[in-house]
Amino acid sequence: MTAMRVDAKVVMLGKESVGKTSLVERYVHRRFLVGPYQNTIGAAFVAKALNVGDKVVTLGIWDTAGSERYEAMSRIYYRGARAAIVCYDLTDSSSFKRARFWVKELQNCEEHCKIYLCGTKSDLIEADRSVRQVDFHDVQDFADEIGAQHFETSSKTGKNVDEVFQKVAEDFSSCALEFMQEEKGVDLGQKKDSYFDNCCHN
Ligand SMILES: Nc1nc2c(ncn2[C@@H]2O[C@H](COP(=O)(O)OP(=O)(O)OP(=O)(O)O)[C@@H](O)[C@H]2O)c(=O)[nH]1
Repeated sequence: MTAMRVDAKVVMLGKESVGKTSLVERYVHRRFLVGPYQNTIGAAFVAKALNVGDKVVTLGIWDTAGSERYEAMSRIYYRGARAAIVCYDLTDSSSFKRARFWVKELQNCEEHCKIYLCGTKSDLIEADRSVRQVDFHDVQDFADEIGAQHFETSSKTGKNVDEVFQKVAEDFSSCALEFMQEEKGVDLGQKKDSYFDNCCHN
């Protein structure tokens, strides 16, 4: 078996049951698991390669457990992450409060980690608008304030799921290019790959 080399570490954070595992399942395995909810214990890892222009970027995705019981453990998993997908459930206002907690943590401890806010379960809102508890514009204002990207997704229908991970990979990729352009006298033709490899690594 060949080991997959990971370019960028991505961590999933958010209150329990917001749908972190479902988001990863939908993205990586193109499925939505129905049946009794099983909480994540500790964390789970999966690697996924995707195309950005003519490059292949491999994301190493850590899906953490949302239960506060595992909070200390989640801190281990976000260490060195280049992207954090901070999830909240659009039908649960307390989950957005928890998302703000994780944002603060990342701002204090992982300054190079880019933050993506992800409001989950948008299919429930589409079925019944009255169940929405987190206002789109409030989150967008917060996202603008912290310089984050903001998505509303559904792992059930697949809405916006690919877009979140694609944006993470594109941002990682352009960070690598910026890094190359800052270097003086670099022959991009020859050095492109090795610079890409070195940028944004843990
Ligand atoms: N309708 C709907 N339900 C969802 C969606 N995403 C997740 N769920 C449901 O929400 C529950 C929790 O989903 P998980 O993906 O296990 O949540 P989690 O954030 O990984 O939970 P922890 O492992 O406890 O941190 C499950 O019953 C899912 O089926 C979605 O997009 N739409």
